[in-house]
Amino acid sequence: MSTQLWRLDATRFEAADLARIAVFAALIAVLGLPGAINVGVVPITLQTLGVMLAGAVLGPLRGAAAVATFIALVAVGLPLLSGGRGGLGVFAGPTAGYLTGWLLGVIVIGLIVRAGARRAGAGRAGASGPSWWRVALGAIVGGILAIYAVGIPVQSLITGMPLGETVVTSLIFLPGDLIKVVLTVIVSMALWRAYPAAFRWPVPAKNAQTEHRDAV
Ligand SMILES: O=C(O)CCCC[C@@H]1SC[C@@H]2NC(=O)N[C@@H]21
Repeated sequence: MSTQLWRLDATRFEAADLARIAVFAALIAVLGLPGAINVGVVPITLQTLGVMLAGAVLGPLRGAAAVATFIALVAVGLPLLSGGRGGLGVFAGPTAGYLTGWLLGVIVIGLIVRAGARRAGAGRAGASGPSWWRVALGAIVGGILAIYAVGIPVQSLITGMPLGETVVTSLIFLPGDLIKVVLTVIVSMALWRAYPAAFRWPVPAKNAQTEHRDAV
C-alpha cells in the first residue's frame, strides 16, 4: 500500500502527546518507588519496565521524549531514581551508561514495534494493534541488549573492572529483565485492547480521524 494512503504525522507533537510523554515519564519515576535490589554498584530496578513500556506504547520519538524528560528531571536533582537518587553526580557514576542506554533502548523498542504497524493495518478497515512478538522482540533487543551495550562498557570504564568480568556480573540482571519483557507484552496488549488511544499508531487514511493514528 502506498504511503499516500496513510496518514503519517511523525514529528508534530499535539497536546495529547505531551500528556502521554508526561504520563510515561511519571510512570518511570513511580516504578522507582519500590526501591531496588542492590547486587553491586548497579541496582536491579523496575524502572526499565517503564522504559520498555514507553517504547512499545509511544513509539521511538515520543518514547525517547518521555525517557529524556525523566533523565532531565534526574539531572536537575530530583530524587527519582530508585533509592531516591538524583543529581548530576549520577551521570559520573557506574550506572551512567545504563541511563544513557535507556534513551537508546526506548528508541530501538519503538522502532521495532512500530515497524509492523503499517503492515498490521494494511488493507483493513481499522488499525490492528501491535503484535505481541514484536513487542517481545523490541523489549529484548532495545530493553535488554541496547541498554547493556551502553551500560556495561561504561560501568567497566568507571569502576575499572575488566569488561569480561563486568559482562559476567551483569548476567544477574537477566532474569529480572526477562520478566519485565513478559510484563511489557502483557501490559501493552491489554492496554491496546482497553484503550488504543494511548498508542500512536498508523491507520489507513480513510480512518485517519481516529485517535490512534500516527506512525512514530
Ligand atoms: O538507578 C540507576 O542509576 C540506573 C539503574 C540502571 C540499572 C540497570 S538497567 C539494566 C539492568 N537491569 C536492571 O534491573 N538493572 C540494570
